[in-house]
Amino acid sequence: MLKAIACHVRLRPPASLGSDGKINEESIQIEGNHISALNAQGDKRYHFEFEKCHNADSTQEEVFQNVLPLIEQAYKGINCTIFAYGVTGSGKTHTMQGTANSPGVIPRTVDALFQKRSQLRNSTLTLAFSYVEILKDEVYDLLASAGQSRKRDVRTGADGQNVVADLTVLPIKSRVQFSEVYEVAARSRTTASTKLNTNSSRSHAILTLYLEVESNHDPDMKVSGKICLTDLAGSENNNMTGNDRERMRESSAINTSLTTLGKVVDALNVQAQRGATSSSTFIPYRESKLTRLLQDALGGTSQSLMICCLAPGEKFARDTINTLQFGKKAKTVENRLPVTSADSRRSSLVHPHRDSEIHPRRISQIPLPQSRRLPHIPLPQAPTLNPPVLLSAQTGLGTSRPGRPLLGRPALSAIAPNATHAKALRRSTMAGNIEQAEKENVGSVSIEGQLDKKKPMVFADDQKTHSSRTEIPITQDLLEARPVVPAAEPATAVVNGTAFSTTTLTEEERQCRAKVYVGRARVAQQSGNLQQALQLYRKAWECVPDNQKIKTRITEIEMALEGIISPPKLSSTKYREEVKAKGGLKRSRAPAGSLAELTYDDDGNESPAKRGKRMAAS
Ligand SMILES: Nc1ncnc2c1ncn2[C@@H]1O[C@H](COP(=O)(O)OP(=O)(O)OP(=O)(O)O)[C@@H](O)[C@H]1O
Repeated sequence: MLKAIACHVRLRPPASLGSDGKINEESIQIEGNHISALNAQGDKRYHFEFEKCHNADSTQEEVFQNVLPLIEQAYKGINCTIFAYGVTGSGKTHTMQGTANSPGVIPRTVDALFQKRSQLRNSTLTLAFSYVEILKDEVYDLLASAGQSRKRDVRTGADGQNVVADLTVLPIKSRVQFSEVYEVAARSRTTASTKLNTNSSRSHAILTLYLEVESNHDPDMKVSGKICLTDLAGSENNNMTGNDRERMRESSAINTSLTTLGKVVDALNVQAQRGATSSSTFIPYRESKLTRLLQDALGGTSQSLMICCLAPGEKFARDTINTLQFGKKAKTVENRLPVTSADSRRSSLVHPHRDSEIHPRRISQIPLPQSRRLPHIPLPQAPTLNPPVLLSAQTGLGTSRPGRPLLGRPALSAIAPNATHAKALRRSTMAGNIEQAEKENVGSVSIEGQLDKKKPMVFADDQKTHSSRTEIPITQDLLEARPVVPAAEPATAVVNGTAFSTTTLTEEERQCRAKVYVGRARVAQQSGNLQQALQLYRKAWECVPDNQKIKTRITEIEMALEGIISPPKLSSTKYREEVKAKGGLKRSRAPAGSLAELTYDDDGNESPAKRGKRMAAS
């Protein structure tokens, strides 16, 4: 039975701490199941239809009531996956986990399972759960006992199933016992404070509930199901989060795994469009642990629901549209659900007046796939958390082979956030760039050496002409202007044999110097000389040590040189030319990740590079 991934949307209310920035009430409009969002420039509105759209007033209970029908599929032996997707701070953890006063989907699901259990007369429902986080593409067992290593391998069995090896699966005896264990485990999930979210999840978290219903009259009559509740880490723009080096590493891993998620969805769309003969379509599940563990949810045999979480601030406009477009794409992926006996015939255990009854099947008649069997776990007598009951079992968290190719679905363009990131990583000759930098040996010493050579000046706005150069010509005004060191560290600097007092520079002069350095750094970066770009950005930062964007760019380049991330991108020359032609760029409109505010004057009448030249000359 084919079943498309369902998609719900939830808009978060404005944050009380003002971290959303400016909010335009008109930006995101929800009417019934229709949602529209304005782009960042405010000149285009995008429209979408989803199964359910929750506005900012929605309660946790309303969200859950719309999720419940899917969860109930697990009683038929169908695996269910629910995942929250969205930019950082958009309310994913709130939706999935919630708080003590406002519980989210996870605790409500467990409540619903216990309620169901109390209604059963002819059968017994047994529950267990596992909980893992994926941090920087490594899987950690959040239920592992203290002192035990938490890192786990993901293995693919001969049957194509991906399993987390040595995963701890704990039986759930009571609601209270679950809460005790779950809350401690959830607190151990990696979080950190960023500018956008004081409690930002740095990892993807997957909580899996295993169900087994056994007939009270015939132990061979059983049904097993699995519910995967996933809280994805949010995609991030490091310029907005103010991330430090470690946060940026996490952020890079988060963005990469989300990109892979987007690529998997793209590939499934391509496969669907090609039709039944497209079994050769490559689906890049193996590119990240996240997609390996979610394989069953995406093009597999699971019934899946994605909750797209949206943040209301204007600065998230682009993320909002990306998230909605990703939801639209995911919606076109169809999973192949197994046909259950409950679909095709009524079990002999069905009580005609008791709809809440579950209908187990005779195992010999309807063999369950190995991955769905609940590991045989002795239930503990009392809740034990410290040390937790460690019941290691190889348990399939997620996958089976995707169903056969899907028919008749249109392919959609690549629109996932950072969709080009991984492509860029492959394409970029990172090793080549570093090699080139090494070959040219452009360090601070050689740059200072170049200063002596008094080469002609090339400004940021000359990039188009000079972007292919790998050599950095040094400007006359750079030679003549006074050197700069950070304002925080007043000292006497010696450059080219001349001593200068840093206190002699005004704030405006520092700004201008920084802009010139940034312009030079961009040329170096564009020509692929990251080492030289790094030196020049560092010089710029010395002039304006409070500038977060330059600091971010320095860290990005350092990480790129170490091969941790792909080289950061600059806004295209064409784009900047267009902006210039329109009379400048407003700071708030600077493209994410760009240093546009440093290369364009706010009023657009004079470029900073020219202003720098003029200031330096005066
Ligand atoms: N529907 C809501 N109602 C009230 N507060 C909310 C709602 N959604 C989110 N919040 C609050 O907004 C803040 C950010 O939410 P949350 O931590 O869930 O975001 P997130 O998407 O999980 O972020 P990250 O990806 O950084 O982990 C939290 O303080 C949370 O309590």
